[in-house]
Amino acid sequence: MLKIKHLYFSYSNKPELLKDINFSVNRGEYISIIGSNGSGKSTLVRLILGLLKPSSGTISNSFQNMAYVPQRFNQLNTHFPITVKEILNCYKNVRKKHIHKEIKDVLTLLHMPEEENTLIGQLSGGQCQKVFIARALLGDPDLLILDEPSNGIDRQSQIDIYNFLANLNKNEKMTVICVEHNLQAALKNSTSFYHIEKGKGHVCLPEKYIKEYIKSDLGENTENVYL
Ligand SMILES: Nc1ncnc2c1ncn2[C@@H]1O[C@H](COP(=O)(O)OP(=O)(O)OP(=O)(O)O)[C@@H](O)[C@H]1O
Repeated sequence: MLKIKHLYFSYSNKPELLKDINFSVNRGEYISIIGSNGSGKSTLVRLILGLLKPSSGTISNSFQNMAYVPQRFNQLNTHFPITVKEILNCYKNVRKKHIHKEIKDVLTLLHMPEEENTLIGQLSGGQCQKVFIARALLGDPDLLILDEPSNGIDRQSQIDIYNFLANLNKNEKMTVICVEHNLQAALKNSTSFYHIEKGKGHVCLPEKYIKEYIKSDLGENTENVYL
């Protein structure tokens, strides 16, 4: 279980970004963290990962093995001449004893075993994203955290990735936390939403979120909100 209590956070010399965040994630849940741009979703993830320290409050975490899939373009230089297998091998060498799966096996899970010798620059955006998900799975995590996995990728890859995540969650019982702007996918996959706005957060049921927040903006016409 992950439990966040009375968490406050601000970047240095900036106003408080997160104010009294209280939030739990139980094993087997799929939580989508939603909210407008700049509301602090990725910052909350960095706090959960231990990359940032709260100004005050606590984060207790009994998951044994967290893995993180960052926003797609954050760390990818597609001009660098490196193959899929080399990327996964680098990660394997760095993480060593935390690696519990074979490269071939994770690529097969993502339906791309034949791409292991392909240069990263020759992959589509969706395939790149799958490589980073495969990388995260090398450690056989019990908590998988993703930051906007469908950002900037084609629709078919989005469908593949969300089906894959739903399967990991429902059938492999992997706990998932996903920073999300894709409300249709979030609605389909999530057990609950954590909505952050103006520094405050609250847990809500996906259908209730759509009703409360989307309908208040758009009236009854919510059809075009998804994807
Ligand atoms: N390292 C940093 N130093 C100072 N300010 C930062 C830093 N990283 C993010 N911020 C600021 O904190 C705020 C929240 O950023 P964050 O990336 O957490 O938001 P977000 O909700 O994930 O946004 P988006 O949906 O656009 O990805 C933004 O105003 C951002 O500019």
